[in-house]
Amino acid sequence: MVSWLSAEGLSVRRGGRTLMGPVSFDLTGDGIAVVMGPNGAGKTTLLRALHGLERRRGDVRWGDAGLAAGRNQAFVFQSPVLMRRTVLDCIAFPLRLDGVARAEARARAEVQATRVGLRVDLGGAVEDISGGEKQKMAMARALIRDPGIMFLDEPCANLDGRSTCEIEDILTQIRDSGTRIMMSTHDIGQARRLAGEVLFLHQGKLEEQGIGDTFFDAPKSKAATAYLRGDILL
Ligand SMILES: Nc1ncnc2c1ncn2[C@@H]1O[C@H](COP(=O)(O)OP(=O)(O)OP(=O)(O)O)[C@@H](O)[C@H]1O
Repeated sequence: MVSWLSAEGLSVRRGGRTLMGPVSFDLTGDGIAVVMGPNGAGKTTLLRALHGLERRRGDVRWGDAGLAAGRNQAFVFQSPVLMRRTVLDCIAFPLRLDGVARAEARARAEVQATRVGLRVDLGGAVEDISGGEKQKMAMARALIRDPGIMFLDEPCANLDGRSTCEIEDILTQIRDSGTRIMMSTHDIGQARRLAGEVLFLHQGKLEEQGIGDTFFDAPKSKAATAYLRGDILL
């Protein structure tokens, strides 16, 4: 199968210390790739390195969904980056950076707001909306340039059950529309519901790569087995 993203010997070092890696993997499925692992395992660092936010060593290769095909990639942070703007202008911002005229950018932002089911006053201040709606807004903003790949770092951290459910629905819709998704989560239930492929990290290393149900039902590594059982891994 053709890989849409692969890494070979990818690592990130800071201050003489290796924060993550070296890791090597190939993502080939058409589902969501979920990065799992305990605190400090390197999930955020891996996503940031792939997106180009960290100085990295090793090779990253983009396949049909990524940069090689001229598609852009978007990143949704754990806490959405807010600007002193209206919700609509926040969503439209990447298009304005691209030089798209304000009226067109706003019209396209409205389409994305509807797509993610934002139920807020789009002309209101972004600071005033709830955590779940902020996360949806961040996803709308990430989607507006029609990315080939979307990275999300713990998109449902600190959200209640209802908002989590809504975000998961949006993620499956995005997946079905053809954008590849790679995301991290601490929530094993969420990983089970969403994952097509799993990368399980522990202490900065890739302990195991698996396919959805097979990984959850029969993990191969000791660390993943213990993690899925609920044991604390240091
Ligand atoms: N800015 C930083 N400076 C130095 N070390 C860092 C920095 N950010 C992360 N680290 C270290 O890098 C390693 C990987 O951290 P990372 O945040 O990627 O893990 P994580 O799996 O995302 O953890 P969590 O689940 O807690 O978010 C950890 O040992 C962490 O302490």
